[in-house]
Amino acid sequence: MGSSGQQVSWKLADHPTLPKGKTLALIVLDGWGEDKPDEYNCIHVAQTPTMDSLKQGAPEKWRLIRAHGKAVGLPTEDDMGNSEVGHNALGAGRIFAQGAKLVDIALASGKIYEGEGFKYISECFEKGTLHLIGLLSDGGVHSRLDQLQLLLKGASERGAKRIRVHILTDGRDVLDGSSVGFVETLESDLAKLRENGVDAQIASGGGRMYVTMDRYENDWDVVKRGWDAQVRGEAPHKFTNAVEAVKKLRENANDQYLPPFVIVDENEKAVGPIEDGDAVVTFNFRADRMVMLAKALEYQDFDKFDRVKVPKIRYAGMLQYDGELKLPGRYLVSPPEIDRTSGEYLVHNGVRTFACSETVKFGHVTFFWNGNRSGYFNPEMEEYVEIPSDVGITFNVQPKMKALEIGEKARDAILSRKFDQVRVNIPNGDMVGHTGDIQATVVACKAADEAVKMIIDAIEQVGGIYVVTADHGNAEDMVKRNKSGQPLYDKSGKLQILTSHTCQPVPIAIGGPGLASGVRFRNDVPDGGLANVAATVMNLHGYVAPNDYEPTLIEVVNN
Ligand SMILES: O=C(O)[C@H](O)COP(=O)(O)O
Ligand SMILES: [Mn+2]
Ligand SMILES: [Mn+2]
Repeated sequence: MGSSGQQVSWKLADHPTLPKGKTLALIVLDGWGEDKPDEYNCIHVAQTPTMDSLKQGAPEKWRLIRAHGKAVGLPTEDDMGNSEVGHNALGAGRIFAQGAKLVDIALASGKIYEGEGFKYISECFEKGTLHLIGLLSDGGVHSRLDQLQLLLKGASERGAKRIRVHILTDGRDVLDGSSVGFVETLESDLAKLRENGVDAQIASGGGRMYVTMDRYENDWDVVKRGWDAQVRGEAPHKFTNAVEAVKKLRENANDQYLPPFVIVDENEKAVGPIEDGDAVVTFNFRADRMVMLAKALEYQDFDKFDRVKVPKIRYAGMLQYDGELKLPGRYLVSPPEIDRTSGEYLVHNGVRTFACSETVKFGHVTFFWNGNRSGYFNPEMEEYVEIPSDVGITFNVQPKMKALEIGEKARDAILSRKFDQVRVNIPNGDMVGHTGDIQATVVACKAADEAVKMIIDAIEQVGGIYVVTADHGNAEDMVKRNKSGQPLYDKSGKLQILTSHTCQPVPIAIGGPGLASGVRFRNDVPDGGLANVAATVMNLHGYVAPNDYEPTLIEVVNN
C-alpha cells in the first residue's frame, strides 16, 4: 500500500532498448558544485584528474543540474541546497515541498496552531513552561529564525505564559560570528514578550557541532552536553545574559563549537531547566540532527547516556523526523510525504542494492535517499554499510576522512558481483568545506577524486556503468562575495570565509563499459535538477520510471 492508502503497482516497465543486469555505481560527492575557477574554488585548486576527465565528456556524458531553491522543493531561489533536500530529490525522483516550506505555510495560515501537536503541548501552558530548542540562524537548512519568532508570538498569544529558549549557535549554514546578531534579535523579541507579561528568556545555549546537533549517532556526548544544560540546568559556563555569553565564549571558539552554557539568575540558579509538567518543542524542521535529541526526549528506555533527570513532559517536534520510527510521535507540522522512492521501486524489481558512507553521511544515502525512512525495504535485497567516522575532531585536521575506505568498500561490493546498484556518498568536499579551512578543503577534494577513481576502476573491471553527481555546492566557493562576484572583507580587512553551501549547480557524469552505445544526455531538459536523476538511473538499470517522476536526463540515439 502507498502512504495515501492506494495500492501501488511496483512493477516497472522494461526500457525499450537499455539492458538490465549491468552493475551500476552511483556516486554522490557531497558539497561539490561547479563554479568559475579561482583561488577560492578548492575543487579547481585541488588535483582532481578523475573528475576533470569526466568533464571532457560534455555535453553528451557530462552536464550540470540544479541543486538549490525550487528545484529541490525549497521556498525560494535564494535558498541554497542541502543534503536532506538533495538526497530526497535524488532518491525520490520528484520534487516535494520540503520542511522549510511546509512550516512557512502552516505558520502563515495559522494551521500550525490547530493541529494535534500544538493542542497537545498547549495543555501545559497553564501550569508549565514552554521550552523551544533549536538552531538559531536564518540559514534555512535546519531551521529559520523568522519561524521561531512567529512561533514565539503565536504560542504566547495562545496562552504560553512562561517560555524558555535553548539556543544552538550556527556559523555553518551562515557566516561564523553571525551568532551574536541572532542572539541580540532574539533577546529583543523576548523583551517585547516580557513587556506583554510573558516570562520569556533564553535559558541555555552552545555551538551546534559541540552541543545537541550530532547526527547518525556519531557521538552521543554531543547530545549529552546539551541535555545537561537544557534539562538539568548544568553547564561549565554560567552567564546572566546570553549576548554576553556568546561574545565571551567566542573568544576561544567559533559559533559552531561554542561550549555549553546556562543562563542563571542573581542567585546563580539556572533560569530554565526542563521540569515535570513542561512542554518542549524542537523547532528544527530538518531531521538528521534532531533525531538523537528526539530519542532522548521521547524514549522511556534509553541507554545512550545517563540522562540523570527524566522530566515528565509533553514533547512535539516541528516535524516528525523519522517516518519509520514515527519519531517524535507528536509534531506541529506534517512532514512531506515522500513515498514510492526509486530505492523502493528498484528493490521490488529485483535490483540488489549496496549503500555506503561514513557515519556523518551514512543516513544521506539511506535515510534521506529513502524519503526519511530508516531501515531496509527488503533486507534480502539490500546491504547498507556504515564506516565509523572520526569522533571529536573538526574535519580540517583529517581532510581525507574515510574516502579511501568508502572507495574500497564500494570497489569490493562491485567486484563481488552481488549487487546491481552500489551507491555511496563521499563526504569530504562538504564536511571539510564547512570548516572554512581552504587548504584542508583542497586536500579533501583530492581525496574525494581518488575515491571516485577507485570506484570507476572497479566498474571498468566488471563492465558496468557509473553515474557521478553531487547533492549541492560547497567546496567550489569558500568566500563570501558581493553581487559582482568579488570576495568580501570584514571591517578589520579579513577575508570573509564562506562555511556554508552555495546555490551553484552540480555536475552529473555517466559512463563505463556497460553504458549502451548511443546513450547521451538529452538537450531538451536544460533546467534538469537532482530530481531528474532517479528516472535516469532507472533507465540505466533497464527500466522506465513511473509517469509522475521527473523526466530522465538521457536518451538513446542510433549511431
Ligand atoms: O548539517 C550540516 O552539516 C549542515 O547544516 C548542512 O550540511 P549537509 O546538508 O551537507 O548535511
Ligand atoms: Mn550534502
Ligand atoms: Mn553540508
